[in-house]
Amino acid sequence: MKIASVIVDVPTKQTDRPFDYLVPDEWDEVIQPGMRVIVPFGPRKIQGFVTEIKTESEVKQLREMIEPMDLEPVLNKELLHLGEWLTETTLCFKIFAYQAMLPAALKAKYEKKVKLAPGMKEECLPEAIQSFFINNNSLDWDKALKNGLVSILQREAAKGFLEVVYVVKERVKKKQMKVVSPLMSTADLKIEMERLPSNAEKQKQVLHFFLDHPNPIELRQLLAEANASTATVKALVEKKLLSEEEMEVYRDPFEHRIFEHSTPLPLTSAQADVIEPILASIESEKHEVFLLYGVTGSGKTEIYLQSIQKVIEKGEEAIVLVPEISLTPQMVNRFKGRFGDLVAVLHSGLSAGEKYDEWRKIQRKEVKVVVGARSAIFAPFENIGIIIIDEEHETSYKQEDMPRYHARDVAIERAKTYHCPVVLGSATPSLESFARAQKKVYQLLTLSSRMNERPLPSVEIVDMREELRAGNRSMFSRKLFEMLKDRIEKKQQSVLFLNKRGHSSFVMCRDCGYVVNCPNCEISLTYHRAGSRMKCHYCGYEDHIPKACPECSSEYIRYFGSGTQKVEEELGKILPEARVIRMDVDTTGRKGSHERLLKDFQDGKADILLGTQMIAKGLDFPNITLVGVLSADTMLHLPDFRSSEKTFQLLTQVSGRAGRHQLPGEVVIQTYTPEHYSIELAGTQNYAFFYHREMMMRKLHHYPPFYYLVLITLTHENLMSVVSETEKIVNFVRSQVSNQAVILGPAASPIPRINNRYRYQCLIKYKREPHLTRILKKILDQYQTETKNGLQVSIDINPFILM
Ligand SMILES: Nc1ncnc2c1ncn2[C@@H]1O[C@H](COP(=O)(O)OP(=O)(O)OP(=O)(O)O)[C@@H](O)[C@H]1O
Ligand SMILES: [Zn+2]
Ligand SMILES: [Zn+2]
Repeated sequence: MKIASVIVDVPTKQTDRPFDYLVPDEWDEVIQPGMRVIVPFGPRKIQGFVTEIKTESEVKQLREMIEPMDLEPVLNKELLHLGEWLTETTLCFKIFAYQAMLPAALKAKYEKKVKLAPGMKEECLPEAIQSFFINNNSLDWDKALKNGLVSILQREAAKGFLEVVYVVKERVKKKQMKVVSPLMSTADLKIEMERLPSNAEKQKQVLHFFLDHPNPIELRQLLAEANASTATVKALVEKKLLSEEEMEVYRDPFEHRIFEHSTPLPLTSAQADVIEPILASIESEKHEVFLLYGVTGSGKTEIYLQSIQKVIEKGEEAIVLVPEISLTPQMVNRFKGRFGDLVAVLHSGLSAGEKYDEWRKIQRKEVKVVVGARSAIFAPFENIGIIIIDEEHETSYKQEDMPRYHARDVAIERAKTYHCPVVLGSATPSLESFARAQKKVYQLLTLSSRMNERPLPSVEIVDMREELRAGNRSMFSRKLFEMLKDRIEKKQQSVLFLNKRGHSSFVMCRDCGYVVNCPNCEISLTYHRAGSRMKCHYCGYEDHIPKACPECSSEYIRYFGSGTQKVEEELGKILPEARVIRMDVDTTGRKGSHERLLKDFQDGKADILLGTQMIAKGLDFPNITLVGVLSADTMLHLPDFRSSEKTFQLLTQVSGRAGRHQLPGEVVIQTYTPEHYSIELAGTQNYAFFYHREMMMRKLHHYPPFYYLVLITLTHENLMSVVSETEKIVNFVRSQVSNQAVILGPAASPIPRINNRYRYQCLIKYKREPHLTRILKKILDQYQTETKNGLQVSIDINPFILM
């Protein structure tokens, strides 16, 4: 008998290893590594991944697995291996690593049900519960709980009348359609048609249809076109003239869209220079990492497209990652327009079913290119020829829950396996990547000017303190107001950007400054217009907005809303003639609305596009000649050592939306801290200066890329325990690492309490600590097995959020 090693879906320290199971004879031919199976585990039936098939096991008494969940492996050999690497490098449970690689639809859910035991009849049961089991029906556990039936069911189960079963339920079914096809040649079909009795008018009509259209056709369509009924088709199927089959159809999220076909553009000489080494790497199958540093509008996307072209010609596959927020229809169009049906798209706007379908196309090798957000890095290709990460500086490439991986690291790991290049593209590379390029770990490729030498937009920085002194209390500086007016007169378009990150919408008393906080978490409640309520984004706590201030009883309670609404109102007052499209979470919540709003703007249905982060990237509209940033500094003051870098990147990206085509562009940045270097340098769009300046700061304060970071966070309901345990960990780490490492803590996390759990942290900064992984594992071993006392420990290697 074969034996399968299985990683079971029980995420704990003790179960984070393969368990061996016998493969029953009936599944002997079927079970392969990379398949999901159902196995018995203690009294339960659970899901697991087969990682290996073998013939011997050290364990004597093995249990049999129950059944496979897949007909073919969902993880190939390389991905199984990658899962081990993920586990090692991010210190996550193996089961999380494998689950992260699959679309959500494959993360099965279990349902507990109560059924009649075999051979039992409902009459044996007490009358109160009989009705639930008529016709061998089963009763959902949840329903039993709700109806207070558990104890009565338990009694019957003890007598052996009832049993509990676990049903694994896939959330998404493959979408099926019925397809009808002729079972013989046209000539034979014609003979058969003439043999039909003369009163079989309808049947003849259907066969006649197939004489003209001999290809398989969807049943629905056949019924419409041949004006037939299902009964008629059924009769022909019974006569074995036609066949009717269920076929898998893909839900195509872009079904009703026509992609304008594009052909490769002749490259400029600057583009030709940067693509050459990439093509050479593809050609020679030599793994290399390129950092494509190209200013906004320099034609990076065309480099991606033509590199992919080469990969496809070689019969290989390409993965393109873009940040979720810039996975706009415009971006997708550029890939679909060039490679048509060879492109699969994966992003969070798709339903679980649609994502699953896109994933299936990749798994079946029906597409050659996948364009997607972070998790698309796990696309189940087996012949990868290039991996491209656009806007590589984006922090959304780092996943914040287990497995806490960075897509860039995964990309490089996979590319090593496939001996292919990785291209990291950005107009504002992350400090880490640019430093690596300086050290020649990555190969730097530079596009230093815009297409056809079009100038970068000119940027003006406006000091809002001056405005206030001059008596202007509005959120628009005089300069920005004049320019907006000017563009409306010239019939050109403007983009107004409001940085939302940093100040969310909170509720404050105007008299005493009291801000309403969550009672469970040390964080302000967020204002929600719907129902006039306040919500906590961490624990879900909800409440009505108070009529009077709980602190001073004043009635002047004010909502500091998302801001965009307020800007829109104010625009209406000062520029009533302006047509405004507002894009924020409120206006883009419905499916397709994002796309529609952009389309309207593109079609010139508005003068001003007003929005948050979601309009900062990827837009390439010819008529935009003005970009206004309403408040540049909201992000500068976050407790995050990357806040200057993020501010610089964001301002540069938004500015890049202006003047990309014939018309020259202008940018106005409003700020209260014009002297801050990241704002000043964003004004001159000088990445090189910014890089040097910021590197000095990082060196001074021992931050990346000079040092690596590890963040250990402990949480507990009791403040004293969390402090003392963090202290222990700090001491332990200190005793184990070299004196080059800097250990900070114990310190309260920037958000010191979430959901009534206190949070303390220890931050390790280090350059070279060969034993650090072992040390961290030891900490996890100790705390993840000792969960009894309620203490939780999480470790984030190379953290991006220090909260
Ligand atoms: N070789 C070329 N010949 C003519 N036009 C080109 C060429 N390459 C790119 N373009 C055009 O130049 C414009 C800017 O290019 P693209 O959007 O690719 O720049 P980008 O560097 O990706 O910009 P961003 O980082 O700001 O998104 C696009 O409209 C694109 O179609
Ligand atoms: Zn008050
Ligand atoms: Zn809360």
